[in-house]
Amino acid sequence: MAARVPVPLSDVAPAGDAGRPGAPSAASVRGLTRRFGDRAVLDGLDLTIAPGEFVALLGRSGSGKSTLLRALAGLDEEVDGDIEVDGSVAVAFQEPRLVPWKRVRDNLTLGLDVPGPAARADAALAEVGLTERAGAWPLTLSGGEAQRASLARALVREPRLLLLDEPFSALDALTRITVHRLVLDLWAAHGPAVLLVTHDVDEALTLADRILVLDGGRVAHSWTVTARRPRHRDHHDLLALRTALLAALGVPPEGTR
Ligand SMILES: Nc1ncnc2c1ncn2[C@@H]1O[C@H](COP(=O)(O)OP(=O)(O)OP(=O)(O)O)[C@@H](O)[C@H]1O
Repeated sequence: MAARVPVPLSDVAPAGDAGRPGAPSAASVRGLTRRFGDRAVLDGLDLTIAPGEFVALLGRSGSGKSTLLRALAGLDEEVDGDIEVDGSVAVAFQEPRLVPWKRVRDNLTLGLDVPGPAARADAALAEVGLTERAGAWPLTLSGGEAQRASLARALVREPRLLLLDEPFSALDALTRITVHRLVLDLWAAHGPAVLLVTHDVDEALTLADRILVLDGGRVAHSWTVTARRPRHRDHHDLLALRTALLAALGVPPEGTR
């Protein structure tokens, strides 16, 4: 079981991968271990995410990315180690997971315990460009619309930490670009820390302040991305990082196969 120690996050020493000692953090993970049978998928993992930081998490298939997200979201009680999250957490998954028998607006207000939930939901739907679809049934939405509804459902909760588990991977290339821009706009407007799980190296380079690679049950690599946004994938600052990132993921350099 994770020991959730009731101390302010600012008292937790960062792992050195984000923030200064004593600086506040949106999430702090220390010695996180998750075993399935004899296998430790997460093995003493340390991670600090600064408030408002946009972090992309990559790693080979089966390296434990979703396992880490589930632990941070409080969806997995079978973990050892310390997890501290400063404030509310919201998750958007690869599949939008809208409740099919509730209209889009009612999906947003489901379990939303705030004054004027319907108005909050409508404001969030307007932000993602779905005002016209507020009364629609989820199954009538396109893939991009459903994913935007899922983002609105996460944001209406004003999370301090937004966990995104491959939310763009099922979208076509054009829709994906549009939703990338939307996510950056929403992030700028609301300021949550974001942890984005993705397999897409260019997505990570375009969006994130910091890129992590999970390997051997821990954060094996961490790069800070300083290029200004909006970024183009061919930005010269990103090319060397792209090569290093691909190498860390075990992808051989071009022309070597
Ligand atoms: N409930 C479970 N029972 C047993 N093994 C599990 C369970 N959940 C995850 N695993 C195993 O843990 C490992 C990590 O899974 P996880 O889904 O976190 O990987 P991932 O990095 O997100 O992979 P992918 O990129 O393919 O989505 C995998 O080998 C998976 O089979």
